[in-house]
Amino acid sequence: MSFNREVDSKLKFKTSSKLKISPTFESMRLKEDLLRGIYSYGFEAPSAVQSRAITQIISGRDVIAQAQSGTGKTATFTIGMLQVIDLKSKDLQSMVLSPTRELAKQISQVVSNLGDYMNVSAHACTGGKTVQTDIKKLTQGCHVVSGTPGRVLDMIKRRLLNTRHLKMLILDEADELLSETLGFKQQIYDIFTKLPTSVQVVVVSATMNRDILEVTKKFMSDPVKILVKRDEISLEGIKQFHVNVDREEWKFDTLCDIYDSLTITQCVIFCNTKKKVDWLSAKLTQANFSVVSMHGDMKQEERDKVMNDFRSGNSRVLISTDVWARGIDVQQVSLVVNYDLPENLENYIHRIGRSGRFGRKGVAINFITRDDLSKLREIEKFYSIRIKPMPANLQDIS
Ligand SMILES: Nc1ncnc2c1ncn2[C@@H]1O[C@H](COP(=O)(O)OP(=O)(O)OP(=O)(O)O)[C@@H](O)[C@H]1O
Repeated sequence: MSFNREVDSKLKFKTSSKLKISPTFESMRLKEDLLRGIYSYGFEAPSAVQSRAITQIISGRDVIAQAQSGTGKTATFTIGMLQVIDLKSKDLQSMVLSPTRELAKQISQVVSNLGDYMNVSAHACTGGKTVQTDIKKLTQGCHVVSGTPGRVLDMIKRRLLNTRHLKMLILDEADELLSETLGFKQQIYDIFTKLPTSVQVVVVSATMNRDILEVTKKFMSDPVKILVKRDEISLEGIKQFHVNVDREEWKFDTLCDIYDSLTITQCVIFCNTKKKVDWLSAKLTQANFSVVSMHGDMKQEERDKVMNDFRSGNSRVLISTDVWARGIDVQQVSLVVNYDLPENLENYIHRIGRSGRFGRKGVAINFITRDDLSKLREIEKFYSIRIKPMPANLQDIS
């Protein structure tokens, strides 16, 4: 997962051949009340990944589904799981794991929304909240749990989360959950030991690499694979630029210069450390710019407040770390600034994918110091893209 990773030329993993494509939601033969939920949520037709993966999930096979950011992977696994859940039973039947609390909560919300007419009960089981809420909800019974690995494992160990009737496990942002660098991998393995051996496994992400696909062999059997080639991962709709700032000290003035363009809709600015997020938001606030910030060392109530304000459009410029890089869906975000270039190649794609959701236009601006130049070239090479210099007038970008 480093910038020095050897370019993987011998990709052994191919998309499964002869996959059935369902051009409409009707053609997937979904339950009536699920179909109603889909339409009243505003969806008209399935996206590419939805038209390929939903019926595979429903068929009961293990599935690996990769698709570009913002193309509807959440609804893919949600519709698949809602179709197979038995609502007559109160048992926990499906579990989604994801790397951040905010993402787990967002997924639980999507499950409730799409399952609105089905009376489905979903619970977000995440750290940062008292366990009392979990205990209450889990003892009342719920069909779906969307959680972060640490809290879910804790609940299973305390025998408060009963996995006996679990039919489906979904790993969202799977490459992050299974990476060596974060602490999730062991927790995921531990959770697996507590699940029925027959559990169906679905893994999902915009980025997958050979090592991760190799790891999935440990807990998946003969999965259907829907993969995206590396030179097709970057979305055409997201225009990508760089600004040569030469030295770190010059980034701040550059950001102030473009601030007016940031507030046209909504914008996310990424820094690589929590300390830098704090520093930058304090410095911008001092200079009378209106910004909010969020990172993993903040209290959960504060994180929730920032999320609510940003989702409602009350705040327009958010500064964050990679806690915001993956999965978070705020359709109005049209601009992403990498104040610092990300530490790994995958998160470049995830960060810029916070804009340009579901076919919308987006812009990504990368601040490049002299030292960053080689990293920028590596990103370009890895994804076969060109990250051009930013035009003098940002408004000219169309
Ligand atoms: N079929 C559809 N029709 C219209 N909008 C859709 C459809 N499917 C998904 N969307 C919307 O597209 C947006 C992006 O979807 P989603 O968050 O599931 O993307 P994703 O592929 O999981 O992205 P990421 O890689 O960032 O996790 C959401 O706002 C969702 O409601």
